[in-house]
Amino acid sequence: MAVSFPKCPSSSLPAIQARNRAWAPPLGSPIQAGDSSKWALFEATKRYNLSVSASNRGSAVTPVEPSKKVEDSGAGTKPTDLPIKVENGTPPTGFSSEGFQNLQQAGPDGSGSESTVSITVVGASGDLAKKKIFPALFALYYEGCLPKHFTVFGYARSKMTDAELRDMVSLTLTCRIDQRENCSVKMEEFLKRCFYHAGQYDSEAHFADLDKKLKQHEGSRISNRLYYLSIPPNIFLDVVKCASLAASSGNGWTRVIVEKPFGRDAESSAALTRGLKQYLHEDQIFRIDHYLGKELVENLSVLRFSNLVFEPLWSRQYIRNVQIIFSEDFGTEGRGGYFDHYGIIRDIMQNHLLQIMALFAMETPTSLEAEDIRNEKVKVLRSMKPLQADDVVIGQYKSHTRGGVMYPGYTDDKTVPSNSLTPTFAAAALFINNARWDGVPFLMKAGKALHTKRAEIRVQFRHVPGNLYKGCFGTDLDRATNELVIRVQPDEAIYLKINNKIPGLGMRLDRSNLNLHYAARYSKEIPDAYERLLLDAIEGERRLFIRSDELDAAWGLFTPLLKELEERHIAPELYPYGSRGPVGAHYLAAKYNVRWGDLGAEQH
Ligand SMILES: NC(=O)C1=CN([C@@H]2O[C@H](COP(=O)(O)OP(=O)(O)OC[C@H]3O[C@@H](n4cnc5c(N)ncnc54)[C@H](OP(=O)(O)O)[C@@H]3O)[C@@H](O)[C@H]2O)C=CC1
Ligand SMILES: O=C1O[C@H](COP(=O)(O)O)[C@@H](O)[C@H](O)[C@H]1O
Repeated sequence: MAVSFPKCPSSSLPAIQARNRAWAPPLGSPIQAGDSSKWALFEATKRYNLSVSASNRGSAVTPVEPSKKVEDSGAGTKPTDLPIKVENGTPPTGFSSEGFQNLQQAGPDGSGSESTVSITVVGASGDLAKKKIFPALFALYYEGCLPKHFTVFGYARSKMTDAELRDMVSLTLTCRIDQRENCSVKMEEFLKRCFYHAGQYDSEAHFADLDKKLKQHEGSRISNRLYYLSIPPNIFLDVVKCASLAASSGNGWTRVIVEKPFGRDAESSAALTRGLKQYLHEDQIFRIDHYLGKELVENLSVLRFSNLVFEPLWSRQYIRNVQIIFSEDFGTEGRGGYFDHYGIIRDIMQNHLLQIMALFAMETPTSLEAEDIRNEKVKVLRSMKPLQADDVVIGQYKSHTRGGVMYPGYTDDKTVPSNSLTPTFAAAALFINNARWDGVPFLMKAGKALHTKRAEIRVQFRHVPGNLYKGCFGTDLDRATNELVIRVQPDEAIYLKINNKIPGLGMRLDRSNLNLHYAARYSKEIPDAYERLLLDAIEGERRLFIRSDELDAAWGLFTPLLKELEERHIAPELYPYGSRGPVGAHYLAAKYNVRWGDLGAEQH
């Protein structure tokens, strides 16, 4: 039987509860939300301090006792709803703090609390905006997840009219919705809410013009503003400064989604954070790591903490090693200029794979609240040993001809220096110095231009002590151990390799999969990670965003290695485009008695 926790809009509740404590109806009196519109329920919960229990989600909501909980925003502990960052006794002139004005404006009857959300995509003419952000916003609109009153603005230097932006959005609709019923009608409706404003990124005057346009749309409603910085990182601070001083909300919240890269190392990341915090409070900054929005990454905690069969096994006692593997079957084509400055370790490992590892290995959080989860992630990151060059193998793809087709090498890209040592592949062994994971190798592998596109987590369990059937396994007992595979993409699945008797009169064993294949089990398509994350940012849910202390801890682990690689000019091992990567990755694994699980016949 399916237990349903609709993502939209009831997932808004914890965040909304935190912001709306003041005007609750008598405790215990149920409010029938009915099923008129998802947004009606959302609006109702905004006015009252409400909870929706698992059993009554979507049908009735009940007021709950105002919580005394405080939120840790990373820079110490403070109550969520207090005006923060008060300088010289006055509130800051820049972005308003979360919910502060909302609380001031909403009356006991909820009057004045009708709000609107303006989403400004800064860098709207760019690749990410076209490929991911606009399609995700449309998908949210199609699914009825955006607020009743919302406006989308594109902002960039390119000259464009509203009509041209709309054409761009409709023509680059790459999302999962494009084959769905009524898509074109919904698209028309959505496009009417999309506008464009051309401006420089460092011009307060241009952001002030944007502010005027936003105000026209917002009218007298509480105006909440979300900025998505889909621009190169060297202009993040210009935009934050100008938007903060000239286009922040005067009476609602203002939040900023910041795209990676968050710096190149510990120092530049800290400088970026300091810069952002001149204009923003930590709880207004939503650092996005889109891997945290992927369905199976979000499911990691569910798998672990709600299944008795897994949680007791989740330690050095039963787990031999953990492998977190990312591969792409294409190179850096078109992004070489960006990539050469960063390399695969910064592009994939320090963020996406490390975030997965932190979620995998953290201790049980006190609750599912964002700060409780992020506290546990920080703790486990701080328990890890910083990497050194000996723990890592790096590679770079070279050109390869297959079937008469020549696939270019990394340095064949005109935007990449011909003598570049930037790794396009890396394998690393990480260790967590705590009681749960002492001595367990966590192996990561990430590469571009490999033979396949895939992201997965492989958990290899220990041998069964005194296994009665060991005679049936031949000499290689490793092949008989259980392995849990969480395939993040493509073709999402969770499967457990077990030993099983082959039916028949004899006693022959094989390894078979207990397989949860998402496409077979669930008919509903999986939302794109950007949909989930955009919705969370609109709702003020920070669980899947990176807090500044997490970021510091992550850079702390990788910065010494990155410096060592650069200072010693360590040359990457070349591997052919479309291959399985450098052989060195196998030696690294062998050093820790590990065999990569994604090889040959073993792979599913
Ligand atoms: N593309 C992707 O797949 C991913 C991107 N990211 C991150 O998202 C952000 C946006 O990425 P993406 O869309 O690819 O970036 P783009 O290079 O496409 O840049 C986005 C927009 O920024 C403006 N811009 C580009 N270069 C400069 C410059 N040197 N100075 C000022 N403005 C500039 C351009 O708009 P205009 O000229 O009109 O002002 C451009 O359309 C980056 O931080 C990137 O690292 C993260 C993950 C994946
Ligand atoms: O952040 C990045 O991710 C993409 C891979 O994302 P996916 O969702 O398609 O798996 C990667 O191609 C890019 O280099 C990197 O910057």
